[in-house]
Amino acid sequence: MSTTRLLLLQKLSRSLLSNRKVATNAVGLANRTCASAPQTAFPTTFRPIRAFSTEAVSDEKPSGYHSIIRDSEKAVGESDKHEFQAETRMLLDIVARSLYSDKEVFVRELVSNASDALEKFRYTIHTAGEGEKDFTEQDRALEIHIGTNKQDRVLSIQDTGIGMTKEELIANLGTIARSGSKHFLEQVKEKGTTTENAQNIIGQFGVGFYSAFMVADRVDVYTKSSKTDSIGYKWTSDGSGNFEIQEAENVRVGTKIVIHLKADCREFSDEDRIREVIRKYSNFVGSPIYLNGKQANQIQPIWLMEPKDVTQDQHNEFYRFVGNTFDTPRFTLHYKTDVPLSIRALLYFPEGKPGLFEMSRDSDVGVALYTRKVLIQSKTENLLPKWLRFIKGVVDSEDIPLNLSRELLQNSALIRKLRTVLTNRVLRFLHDRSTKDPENYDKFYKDYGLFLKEGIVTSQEPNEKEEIAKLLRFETSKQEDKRISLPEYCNQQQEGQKDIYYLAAPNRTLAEASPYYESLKKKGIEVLFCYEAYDELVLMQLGQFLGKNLVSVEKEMRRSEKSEESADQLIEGSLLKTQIDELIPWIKQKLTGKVTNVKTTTKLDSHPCVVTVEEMAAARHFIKTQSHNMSEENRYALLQPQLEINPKHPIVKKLFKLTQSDPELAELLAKQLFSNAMVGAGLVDDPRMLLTSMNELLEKVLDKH
Ligand SMILES: Nc1ncnc2c1ncn2[C@@H]1O[C@H](COP(=O)(O)OP(=O)(O)OP(=O)(O)O)[C@@H](O)[C@H]1O
Repeated sequence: MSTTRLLLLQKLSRSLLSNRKVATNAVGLANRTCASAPQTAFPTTFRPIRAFSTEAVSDEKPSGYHSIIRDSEKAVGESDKHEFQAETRMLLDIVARSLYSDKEVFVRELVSNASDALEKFRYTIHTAGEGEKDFTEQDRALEIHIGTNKQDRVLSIQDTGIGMTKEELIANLGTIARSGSKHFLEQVKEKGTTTENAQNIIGQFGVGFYSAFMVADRVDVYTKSSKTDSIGYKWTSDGSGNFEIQEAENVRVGTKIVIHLKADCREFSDEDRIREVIRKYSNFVGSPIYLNGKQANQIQPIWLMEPKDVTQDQHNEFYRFVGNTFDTPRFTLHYKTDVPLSIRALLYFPEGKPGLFEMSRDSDVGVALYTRKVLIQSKTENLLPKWLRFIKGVVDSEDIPLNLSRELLQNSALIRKLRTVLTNRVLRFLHDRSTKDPENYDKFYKDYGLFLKEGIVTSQEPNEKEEIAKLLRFETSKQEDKRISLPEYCNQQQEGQKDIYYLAAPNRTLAEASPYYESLKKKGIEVLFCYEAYDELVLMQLGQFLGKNLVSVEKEMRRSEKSEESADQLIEGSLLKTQIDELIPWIKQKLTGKVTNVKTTTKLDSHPCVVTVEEMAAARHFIKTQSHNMSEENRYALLQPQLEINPKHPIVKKLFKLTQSDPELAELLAKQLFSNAMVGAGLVDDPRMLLTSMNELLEKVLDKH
């Protein structure tokens, strides 16, 4: 077979193997609620007076109701007009024209800022010395409140965090180049203090706040710094070129952002819509979020907890949430590392068998990416390779910035690095399961082995291919009830055996009866039996394992025998060399257009002949999937079968005699032997095609009686 044709077949099989399209439903990830919720106690000082929301103005408040949002803030005195920095104006212009593909993410940005402000306050309180506690309401509850007002098309987001002074307002909400959070972190570094609180400060980029202008006609910010004796301010802008600052009364310590929504963005003044967005992006924000007085975020970020502190029930609940599923996890990989990247990962392997849509390569990878508890993307492409799409869970990495565009994220070198680290960890984990919990690993392999095989075929990394290959399991000619791994096979190889042999067959009975396996069986060489679809293609793709060639028994059969020339004369009961020299050209002539070569073999015992082709696995796959509309002539031209005959077999000897005495019957017999060998090789799509010629042969034979 020419190299080009061989490559063509291999390529064909590979693309078929990797492009199986079964269904294309995407798995929804993070839109489900969970039953149990950690309730945060709130202080009596914050008893609700009147809800901001039109949905919650009724006097009867549900139990657990808690809101601090009032619309009592009032701007007073002169207003200062300021111009946005030139870059800010440019950015506002871009943001207003929707840099983000989904407008709803502005909620995430503002909630993230609010959470950030709470973390800053927490940190400052924790790190300040006793005498330095220069803050008002130090012991206030740290919370985020969101109010929706459909009637007035207003959305408010208020936090009880660090707040801003007038100077901070101008610097933070007037410029972009300077990120307040970055500045704060720099101060933390200067102080030389690193605590968990400092690490928790979310936000490394400087455009989050401005995303509000994607949906707003006007944004008002009421803020009061938590420093003692601070006064309240109102900041207001329509996002064009200017903003105004005024003193304000009745402003609570912290920040309240009031968004006057554009007419076509009224959906964001709807409570249900906002709840949906919070659950999607901010459910794991560290502080409680109240939406119109009801707590809206429910689940603790359990991936940040110590693995030993998370109960199985918590895992089950969280898995169902992130996986949007109803089963329980089969394996759980919960780990953290800081080298080479900061990673907190909680990955689940489903108990249930893969659904049809998961089989499809079009389905999404089920792992969400967070940075410091803030969701960046729920189904993050490229975070894990496609073949690991059945894994559900969360990866939180402080090294990933809360970024502007998802497109940017997808092509990021950081994500690629993260993927390599995660993939290696998953492989190590599975390897560990296979040795420590072989029974459950075998079950996993039965259900998800196909994904591993896809990994071998699609991975571009030779090392990774080999690591995945270590996870494969096979029955062998010597192991009937147990599947073994490739390393185990290598360990128990006969001395001097250089290759790893495999044989594809639908079941054990057919594998053991295979003519291709006869000679290896005689020599006592162990052969891997591949019963499952794609096994042989995967091994063919793999090519080598631990420096040993993976060789199909058919290929071994085709390899030239050293003593071939003299074999026929040495073996008792065989046709003589002169007879063979007559028979072979005769067969070749009768099978013109079907075989490229005819030769003798000493590797057969009980079978009269076999057909060999260069790459049997690819050829078989081709016949099964691609050859239906091909003419017989083209099919043989592509396969280029070689017929190998056993010169000591009674049928072959009889065939030789018939060539002399009854050439017509001999021709029918030769053709039938070839057809049978093609069936035996799995190269005949539908064996019914042989019936006519078989009946013709029978008729001819029976005529003689
Ligand atoms: N709710 C708030 N409370 C206190 N300060 C705030 C609040 N929202 C914004 N700020 C200040 O305004 C700055 C600019 O906010 P912006 O969202 O534009 O950038 P960032 O939060 O620093 O970065 P990013 O949100 O892109 O990660 C913040 O760094 C912070 O100092």
